[in-house]
Amino acid sequence: MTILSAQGIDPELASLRESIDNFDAALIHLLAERFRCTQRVGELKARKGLPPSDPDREARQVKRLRNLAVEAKLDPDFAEKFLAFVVKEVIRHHRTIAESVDHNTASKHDTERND
Ligand SMILES: O=C(O)C(=O)C[C@]1(C(=O)O)C=C[C@@H](O)C=C1
Repeated sequence: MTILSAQGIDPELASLRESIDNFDAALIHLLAERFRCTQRVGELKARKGLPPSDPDREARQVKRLRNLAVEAKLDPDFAEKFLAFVVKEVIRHHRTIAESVDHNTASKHDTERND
């Protein structure tokens, strides 16, 4: 018979869930830092007229992460899918930033024409 905690949860399960909650919190903070960084990349790309996506860079990232996943005993297909999911969202942000830079440039030209 399992001894249950005051909440009626198996203590080993409760302890494992505490660790999961810590990992999930760390993941959220890491992702937030990554998106802060890619926000700056998006602004830089928009300023310099560079395209939002870079398939060559992505191919190198996939190769690197798949190798890291194998070393870490994580499913490399999952690692690749996770990266693709994140990068897709980054590219969406980059496009929004590029559009807003385009609009700002267009409205600046309009103002100059009307001066
Ligand atoms: O490195 C870049 O050029 C980025 O824009 C960042 C990033 C990424 O999130 O890692 C996103 C889009 C590109 O296709 C490649 C990589």
